[in-house]
Order: sequence, then C-alpha cells, then structure tokens
Amino acid sequence: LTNKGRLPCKYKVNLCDQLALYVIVLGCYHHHMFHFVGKILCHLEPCDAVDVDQAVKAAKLAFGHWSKMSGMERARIMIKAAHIIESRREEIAQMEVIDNGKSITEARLDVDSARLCIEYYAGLANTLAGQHVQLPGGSFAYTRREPLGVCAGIGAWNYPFQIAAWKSAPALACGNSMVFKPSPLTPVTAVMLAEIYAEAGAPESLFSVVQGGQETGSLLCHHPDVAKVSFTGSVPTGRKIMEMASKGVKPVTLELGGKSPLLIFQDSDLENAVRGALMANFLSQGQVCSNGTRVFVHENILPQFLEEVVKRTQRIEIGDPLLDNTRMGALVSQPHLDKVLSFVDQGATVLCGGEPFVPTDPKLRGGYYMTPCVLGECKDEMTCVREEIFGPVMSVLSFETEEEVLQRANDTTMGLAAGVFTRDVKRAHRVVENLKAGSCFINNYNITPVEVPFGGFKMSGIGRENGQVTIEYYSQLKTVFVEMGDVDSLF
Ligand SMILES: NC(=O)C1=CN([C@@H]2O[C@H](COP(=O)(O)OP(=O)(O)OC[C@H]3O[C@@H](n4cnc5c(N)ncnc54)[C@H](O)[C@@H]3O)[C@@H](O)[C@H]2O)C=CC1
Repeated sequence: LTNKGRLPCKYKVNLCDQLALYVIVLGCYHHHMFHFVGKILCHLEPCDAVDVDQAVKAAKLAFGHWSKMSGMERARIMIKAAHIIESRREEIAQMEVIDNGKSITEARLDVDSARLCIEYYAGLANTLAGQHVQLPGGSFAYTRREPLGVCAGIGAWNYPFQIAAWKSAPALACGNSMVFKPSPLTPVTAVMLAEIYAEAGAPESLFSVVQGGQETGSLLCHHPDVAKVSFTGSVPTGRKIMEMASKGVKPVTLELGGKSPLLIFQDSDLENAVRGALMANFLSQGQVCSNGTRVFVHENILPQFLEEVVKRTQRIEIGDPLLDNTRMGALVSQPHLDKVLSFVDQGATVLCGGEPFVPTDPKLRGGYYMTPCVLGECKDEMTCVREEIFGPVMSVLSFETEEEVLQRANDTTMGLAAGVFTRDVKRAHRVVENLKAGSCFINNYNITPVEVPFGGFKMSGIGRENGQVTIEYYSQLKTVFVEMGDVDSLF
C-alpha cells in the first residue's frame, strides 16, 4: 500500500497477499480469510499531484524507449503479455470477481477479451505505415503515423481488467505509454495488468496505475505532459473530462452510457429473441453500458415473449459469484444497489424480481444482491425507460409498426447500441440503417469481438475502441514535404 500501486513492477505478492492488501470493497464475497462481506476491508490512499506527476514523468521516459522500438519489437512484448494473461486466467478472473462482484464465468470471458485485444493490437503494431505522394518536379511528400505520447486511461468499475486492456492495447501498439486510473471501487486488477506488461519485458512504467477518484483523474487530465485522455464511464463525468482536456486541446476518447433499444419483430425466431433480450440486460448484473434496456416487442408476440422471458429471468442463479453455476453475482456497492432498486416502483408493472436478495449462505449476507427484474407495460415517458439504470432491470414496451418503433427507439439523447431481431433480411438492414446508434446488432446482442469497432453516437461518446480504426485515435499523422528542385521564392 505504501507505493500506492503506482509502480507495479516494484513488488511481487501472491494471490492471498493481494487479497489482504488491495481489495477494498467486497460487494459480493468473502474469501476464507475474511468473515464479512459488503465491508470495506482497507483503503487505498489516493494519488496526489506529486504522485501523478511522478507517474506521468516515468511514463514519458518509457515513451522515449518504446516509441523508438519497431512495431515488430513492440508486438513481441505484447504477445508475451497475452501469454501471461492466458496462464494467469483463473487467478485474474477470481480477483475480478472479488473486486467487482460479477460471476466467475463472466470474469473469465472478460479476461479472455482483454487477452484477445492485446493479441489483436500486437498484430497491428507492425502495420502502422504512411503514404507516399508524388509532387511536381520529382518532389514528393510522405506521411508518418506517429504515437501521441503519454496517454491517460480512466476506467469504470463494471469491466475493470477488460477496460484497462481495451485502452492500453491500442495505445501501446501505436508506441504510446499509458498512465491508467481504475475506478476507486475496483482498483485491483489494473495493477495486475501493469505487472503483466512489466513481466513481459515492457520498459518500466510503460503502463502504470495511479489510484484514486475524481481528484486523481482530474490531475491526470490537466497534466501538461498527458497527450490524450481515454475515458469510460458516465455521461456527466465524460462531459467534465472533455472540458478538462479542452484546456490543453487534447483529444479524447469517450465511452459513455446508453439507453439502448432492442427491437423484436413479429417474424423473429422467438427463442433467439428471448436469449438476446436476456444477454442485452443481465450480463454483469445489468451494469453494462451497451445494454438494450428498452425492449420493444411487436404487440402480436408480446404475451409469448413475456412468458418466456419472465420464466428464464426467474431461473437465473443468483449467489456466490465464485461458483461455476452462478449466473448473477452482486452489484458493485450499496448506494448503487439502492439507486437501481429505486427505478423499479415507478409506474411500470413488475413482472418478476426487482427486490433485494439475501443469499442463503450466511457468509454472503452482507453482499449487494438483487433479483433480476422484468418490467411490463412500460411507457416511453417513464423514468425507467428514459434513464440509464445500470442494473438488472429490463423494460418491455409494445409496438405496432416499424416506422413507429424506429421513431421511439431513436427518441433518446444517447446512441451507444441497438439491436433488431427479425427473419426478414431486408427489414433488418433497413432498420439498422435508420437506428441512431454506434453499435448495432442483427439477431444477437452484446457481443464484442475485439476485431470490430465499438462506440457511440450522440451523447454516448466520441471515438471508438477496438478494431483497426482505433489506431487512428492513438496516433497522429505527420506529413513530410521533400523538395527535389530549387526553392521557388516569391521574394
Ligand atoms: N456507461 C458506462 O460504461 C458506465 C456508466 N456508469 C454510470 O455512471 C454512474 C456512476 O458511476 P461512477 O463509477 O461514479 O462513474 P463515473 O463516470 O463518475 O466514473 C468513472 C471514472 O471516472 C473517474 N472520475 C469521476 N469523476 C472524475 C473527474 N471529475 N475527473 C476525472 N475522473 C473522474 C472515476 O474515478 C472513475 O474512474 C453509474 O451508476 C452508472 O450509471 C458507470 C460506469 C460505467
């Protein structure tokens, strides 16, 4: 704790030591060595101005070495990091469960996504190239794709390890270094990622972690040596990040919230539509930015859909997130659980769930559990339909026509994701063309392969993560003019 998790290569601890040292809020579970849950176990000291400055300076030094290495050399280290993640998969996943409260099954998939992202960008690291342009008289110009410098990453608590990887992988592939600040609610696994990069042979402090909340985050955004800020979190904080970055005219990537629509047409394969709706709402206890929480179902299939969705929602196994058969763990904190529960009784019909859940296992009783909820007879103007709940609460609305549902689906200030279920291929493409959202799914929902860009329209964000295009958000273009003749001076 004394080094505040800032220089992760300086210490080595085993899993149990880490549990003792770093876990702050156990929303979900206690390991055999603890006897309470939902209890603050220890506090991490937030990094202050001196610490942040030191971290940025160290990252600047690392940038000097890293940016001069060839893409091939960078790729080799990143691939090594991916291998280490693979070999420590279970350990990282368990730590993520303890840190965040999500089920171990999901945590394993998050670790896989992090690894795949690092592998993917390792593959792109040596493809960065420019253009050669011929000019009159044998002169020419060329472009170079160069890194930005020290990038700041600021993460949310819902996918702590995965967010740290999704931000660092493209940043490092382009030759940048990164100082990352995880959410103070989930401070642990980003530190493990820093250890892993160091172990893989990255220059010291190429990826380092500063701990703390908004003060530390704002110190990072304002630091003159930070070239770019990549943020995942809520819209109000995203707006502040952009404001702070604007002082230094720094580019930002913002992955913000959503209130995404899922459209289920009469001709859908109902079984898949139901599965899609569950995937759109209940991953990570519903704490997912891209969740399709406004489920519009054609009126003719509404009764069958509701019957099936409610039945399966009631069957979701809630409880000890470290057990393989658990599908829903604990929410991230008591205030967040209270906030989510407050959305339940706001006029819609509660078809199932929406109540605090007390596991039978006495050692889990202090955790922040709730039963997943389906709300029926929702209306467009209801609070549960308008605001991001960020919990396991699905709002179901009925519709009649394609035109009507499109208009209603787009009637939001957000535009992160959207989905459509239909067997009609023309309708599917026509509908996605008209949906105002950055990530659209046809006949599926909430899959995030790292090969494709992910990000939002409207107030859901700026820039993209994943996919080839993200290289552009972590690099800049330099144009070089080369004169082969004499200077044609006007003076
Ligand atoms: N769409 C998404 O992916 C997410 C949405 N949320 C939503 O946001 C709500 C609040 O959750 P929070 O974790 O408090 O989200 P937040 O957006 O306030 O925090 C996200 C990150 O930004 C940092 N931060 C906060 N204020 C900052 C500032 N002024 N300058 C620099 N960094 C700052 C936080 O420490 C954290 O690391 C949730 O209840 C949920 O509705 C939260 C997490 C992710």
